[in-house]
Amino acid sequence: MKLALIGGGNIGRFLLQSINIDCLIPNAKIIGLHTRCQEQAKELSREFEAEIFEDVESLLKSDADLVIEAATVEAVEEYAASILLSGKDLVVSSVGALADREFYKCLEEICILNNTKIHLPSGAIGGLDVLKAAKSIGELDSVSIITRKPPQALPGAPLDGEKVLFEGSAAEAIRLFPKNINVSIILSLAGLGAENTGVKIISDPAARKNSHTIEAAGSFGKLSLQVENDPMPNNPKTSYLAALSILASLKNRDEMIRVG
Ligand SMILES: NC(=O)C1=CN([C@@H]2O[C@H](COP(=O)(O)OP(=O)(O)OC[C@H]3O[C@@H](n4cnc5c(N)ncnc54)[C@H](O)[C@@H]3O)[C@@H](O)[C@H]2O)C=CC1
Ligand SMILES: O=C([O-])CC(=O)C(=O)O
Repeated sequence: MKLALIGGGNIGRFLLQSINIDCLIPNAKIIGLHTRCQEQAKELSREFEAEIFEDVESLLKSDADLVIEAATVEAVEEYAASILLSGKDLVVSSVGALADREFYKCLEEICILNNTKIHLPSGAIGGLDVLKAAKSIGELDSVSIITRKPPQALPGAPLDGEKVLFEGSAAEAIRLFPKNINVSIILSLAGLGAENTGVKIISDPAARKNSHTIEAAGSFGKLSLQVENDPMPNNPKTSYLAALSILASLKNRDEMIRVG
């Protein structure tokens, strides 16, 4: 499988190492990357033997079968449609882009017409299987997430003392914190939608992990799940599990017997 990458930050570098050097996905290679910073692109290209795509048009012309986005919500908004129209599948890290129902529906239409697929990894959380099963007969009543991170991982957070930075819907949360609360949108997509998923974001100077606490209830019973994530070494905003979940998505794609 030939892969192309958009974004050369924490997740991008981790994927290049895991796929091109450690060979964790059988028969897969990241053949090239596009990233905003040219210096970063050159360094990664040398280190991991991947081509540099100077723009997305050259990435689209390449013979990659699948594109992995590990950049930003805006990058998904800008490039997702043309990637799918070019016949390539897409794995999205910045799932916050899909909070917009119109955009979601537009990408879904393109996938149907072009026989392409979008894969949305579970990111820095879990429990999506429970929500999907519970909602299959429409009996999921409530879903919420409380995210607690150190202030260095959150924009505008005070360094002294715990503070609730946000309380409201996932739709509003991702508008205000597009780099920090993608988890609320994957949760919304598995469950009750972005308007009906509750989010609380807490900045906590005592926190050493990025923790996400999910509560859900419905006719199935109740779900209570806490993930205590170690951050990526070079970016406290991003949990290591988010990067691992992309590898898991790529593996799922090829599995003949699928769990969950
Ligand atoms: N779904 C989830 O649970 C999680 C999602 N994320 C999201 O994943 C994405 C990547 O995370 P990190 O690697 O930690 O971020 P990062 O900030 O370390 O790296 C982002 C990279 O994207 C590049 N970039 C930005 N805009 C671009 C554009 N328009 N075109 C091409 N390249 C562009 C930057 O130059 C940089 O190389 C972020 O949007 C982050 O919010 C992060 C953690 C969890
Ligand atoms: O990595 C995390 O813990 C969550 C995160 O940044 C996001 O959802 O955007």
